[in-house]
Order: sequence, then C-alpha cells, then structure tokens
Amino acid sequence: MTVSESIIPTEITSKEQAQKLIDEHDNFLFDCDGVIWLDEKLIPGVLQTIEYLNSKNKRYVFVTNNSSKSRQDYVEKFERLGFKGITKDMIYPTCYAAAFNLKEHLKVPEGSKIWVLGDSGIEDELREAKYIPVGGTDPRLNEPFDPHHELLKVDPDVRAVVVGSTKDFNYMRIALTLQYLLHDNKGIPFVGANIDRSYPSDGLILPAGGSVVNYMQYTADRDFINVGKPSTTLLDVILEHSKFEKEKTIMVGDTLYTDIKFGIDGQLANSLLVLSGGTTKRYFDSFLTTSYKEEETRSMTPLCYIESFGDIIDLIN
Ligand SMILES: O=C(O)[C@H](O)[C@H](O)COP(=O)(O)O
Ligand SMILES: [Mg+2]
Repeated sequence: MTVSESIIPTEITSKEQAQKLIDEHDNFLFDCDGVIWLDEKLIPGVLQTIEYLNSKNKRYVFVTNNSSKSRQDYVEKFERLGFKGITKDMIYPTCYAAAFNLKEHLKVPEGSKIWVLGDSGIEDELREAKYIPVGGTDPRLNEPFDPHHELLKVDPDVRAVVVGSTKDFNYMRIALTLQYLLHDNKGIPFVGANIDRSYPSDGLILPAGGSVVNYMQYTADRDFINVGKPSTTLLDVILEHSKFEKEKTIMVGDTLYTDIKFGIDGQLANSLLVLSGGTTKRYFDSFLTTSYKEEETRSMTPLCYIESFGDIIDLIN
C-alpha cells in the first residue's frame, strides 16, 4: 500500500485553514533549524507569526536536535533575531536532553567526568548539571593525531560519553572517543544527541549530529541512547515541564524521521511539516508515492504541511 492510499496530508494554503490550525491548538512545539531559522538567518514571517501566537495567548516551546548551543546560547540567539520573552525553560536542545538523561535516567552521580565529542553547548549544559566535561573543545584535541599523545591514556574516572554535532571532527577526537566507548569492556553509557543525517544551512546541506554519532557507533560497534527527536523520553520531559496537554498540542518541524515522527509517536494532536528546511516538496511528493512498510511510513507522515510557518501570518492577515 502506498501512503497516498492511506494518509493524504493537507496543504495549508487558505486563510480558513491557517486560522483553523492556530485556533485548534493551545500549544506549539517548534523545531528550530529549518523552521525558525537557517543558521543565523530568520525565516521570513516566522517572528510575526509567533507574535500573532502571543496575541492569542498560545503557548510554545522550542525543541531542537542541535546540541552545539546551550539553552542560554539560544536565549541570546532568539533575542538577537528579534524575539521577545523567550526564556531558558522554553528551549530544549539535545545538549540539555543529554545532561538530563545522564542525571535522571542513567543516574550518573554529580561530579562525574563525562567525555564529550561535540561542541560547547554540551560542555555548558553538563557543567550546569554539575558534571565535569572532558574532551570537547579542549584545544589540545586540535593537534595532529599522535598515538603516543598523553590524552590517549583513558581517564578511569570518566563515567559516560556524550556525542553530538561538531565541525571539529578530527582523528584525534575520534580515536579518543573510541577509547572511552571501548573502555571497561564497553561498560560506560554512550549518549547520542540525535540521529539527524544532515541539516539545511543557508544554501548548503551539511552533515548533522547523527552522522557523527553513527560514525562512533560503527567504529565502536555499540548502540547509543538517542536523547533527541523522535525520542519519546524527550517529549515526556517537555510535557512534564510545560504541562502541555497532548490533545491540544501540535508539532511543527522540517524533518519527517525526527520531527514528524516525534509528534506522531508522541500521540500529539497534530503534526505540521514545513518545506522551508531539510524536506523539499519534491522529496515529500516522492515520499508520499513511494510504497514503504505502512507502519514506518505512517509514523512519519504529517497530517498537514505548508511551504513555511512564516506563511501563516500572510494567510491570516
Ligand atoms: O547538526 C545538527 O545535528 C543539527 O543541529 C540538527 O540536525 C538540527 O536540528 P533541528 O533544530 O532541526 O532539530
Ligand atoms: Mg529541523
């Protein structure tokens, strides 16, 4: 069976459809890259549409598979791009999800050393959770690989490994991370920030965190705990903190196998795909006509889609 026989997503193109989409939901979960912005470039109309949500007393949070920036970094980014009133507790990047998972699910004791393959967002959120990040942005890791480098001696006090998106992905970091993933007979937890293959960045499609995590999964021959979308553990944390009711909440994202799957697996009221990020109309059309195993396809097929979330304000006005 192809999807077109079972689920036909509705394209939002009229004032009535746009108004209904807003009126029917009290709470919005927004993905960031590809929905709100492309790197540092705000997607046109998004700020105005979110200001419209404010005027209607709608509630919303941001859930991003990006692990490179901390919640505080995002508060500053939202301010820089003109948003008002976005606070730390409204932002769920996977660096925070990783620290939360270590503490609340893996019960890794505070004060533990955590090996990081990733950027400063992970280090900052680990410190805020009272862990000691090692590796990460340590400048000594930028040196050429040397099998006798002092850092290659595993620190036995490291209690877990967190891997996320980074552009500082060199052999020194890869080799060191592998030592920790194999350490103690693969005994310490392997936390991955996301499963994302790539992400849209201002005209380019760039490798995303999942490509880094899967590299380490392959070389260490061990599975990882995905703390990013579509993990329902992350959704549970968000719903617990925000007290959003699933029945009145919609997920807005640009990636089928993370954002839309997150909303559907999480049994939210609705899922809106936007075509302003990593999913093009051409890809989406081919997805809808390609016969997949029905369950797999169904869990990634949005109920509705729109060119860009920023179009909402134009349709409503
Ligand atoms: O490099 C990454 O992993 C990207 O930041 C990630 O794919 C973007 O996540 P999003 O904001 O679209 O959830
Ligand atoms: Mg995205």
